[in-house]
Amino acid sequence: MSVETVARVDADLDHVSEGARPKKLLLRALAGERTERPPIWLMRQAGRYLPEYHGVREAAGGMVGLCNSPEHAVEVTLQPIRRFPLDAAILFADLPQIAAALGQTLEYRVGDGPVLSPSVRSGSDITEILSASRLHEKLAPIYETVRQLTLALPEEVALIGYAGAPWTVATYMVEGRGGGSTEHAVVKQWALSDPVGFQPLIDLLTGAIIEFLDRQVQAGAEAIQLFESWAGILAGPLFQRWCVKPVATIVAALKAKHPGVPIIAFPRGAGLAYDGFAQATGVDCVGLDSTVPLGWAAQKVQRELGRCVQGNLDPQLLVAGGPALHSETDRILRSLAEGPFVFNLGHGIVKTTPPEHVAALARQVRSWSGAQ
Ligand SMILES: Cc1c2[nH]c(c1CCC(=O)O)Cc1[nH]c(c(CCC(=O)O)c1C)Cc1[nH]c(c(CCC(=O)O)c1C)Cc1[nH]c(c(C)c1CCC(=O)O)C2
Repeated sequence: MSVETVARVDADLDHVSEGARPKKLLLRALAGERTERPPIWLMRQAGRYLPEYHGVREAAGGMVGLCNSPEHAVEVTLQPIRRFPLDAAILFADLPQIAAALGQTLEYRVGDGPVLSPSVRSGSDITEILSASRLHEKLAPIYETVRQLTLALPEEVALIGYAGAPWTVATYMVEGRGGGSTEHAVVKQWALSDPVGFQPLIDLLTGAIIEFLDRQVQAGAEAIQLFESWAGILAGPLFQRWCVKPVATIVAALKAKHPGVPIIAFPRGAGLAYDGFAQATGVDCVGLDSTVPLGWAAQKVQRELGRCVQGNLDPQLLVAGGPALHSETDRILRSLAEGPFVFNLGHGIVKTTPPEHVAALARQVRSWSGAQ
């Protein structure tokens, strides 16, 4: 363990010793500790693959209603915790809600995911469509969900708050469309050809995300995940300017206010830039997508930087189940559980996942006791 890691662990233990409870497994791993077994949670662990989710979504009047109703959002956050022995819950909300709080209209269309309108395409759109003046009023139901979850969760389960990182949120705000937009031609053209005009959008989002996450922590979130789901469509100086720099600004601001709250970032598709991203942003843990080679991540991030990694089972293996799931889970554990590690997927659970495969995975990770 590096000197820096030891110092971070000490600082964190100081912070937690106030309430004499033993520290939760997830928080120990994020602090850089190699734990007796890795904690496990899964991106998108709440949602459509669980039959009990659908009724609550309907009762709330759809996805927008669900995210804005603390009572229903708490219920769907707890559903996977009741079924599976997971070490963390993630706040149920959705990534484009911050864009709606800034002034766009958010709808969910079947087959297209979240749709934001009107699209933000120019400097005048930024000033005419967007304003942070009602940010907290619009996001208040999310803070209330966090507050209620702190009371409802079992004692050993950690609560993760989250936000999209500025670049990823901007892609939705500019493209307008959700799941259907794969080329990201419009947002890339703007960022590439008019960086000075695009910068105010990233700056507005960076400030709003800092405030959003600060309020989630004040309401009781114990760790934060920043989703940079579209990191992989930028390279070189563009990756530095639009992903690394804004995330580093957010991490520095949150660390100044809440030094004991660990931050995970998930720069999906960052490839060989993963370790540089971890170093330059100062995050406590990086979420690895399924393509990241395990030995490389263990060497570069766990050993050389002394940081925690999270990941990275292919979500399709969780659909497949059986021996394929078992042996790949074992390979990930053998490769990464020698250092600080949080077991997770390499991207979100897909809706065709059989819940019994999630149960089998959680059992396997929980029974891990080192290389056999
Ligand atoms: C990019 C992104 C979004 N949302 C999110 C991301 C980052 C992670 C990633 O890269 O997948 C993050 C997210 N979205 C949701 C959560 C809730 C908590 C959890 O993980 O359990 C979280 C953490 C709920 C959701 N977000 C969404 C659903 C499905 C809504 C429904 O019930 O119809 C849920 C449960 C919809 C959504 N929301 C988004 C898309 C692209 C879609 C459509 C694709 C899809 O349907 O899976 C935006």
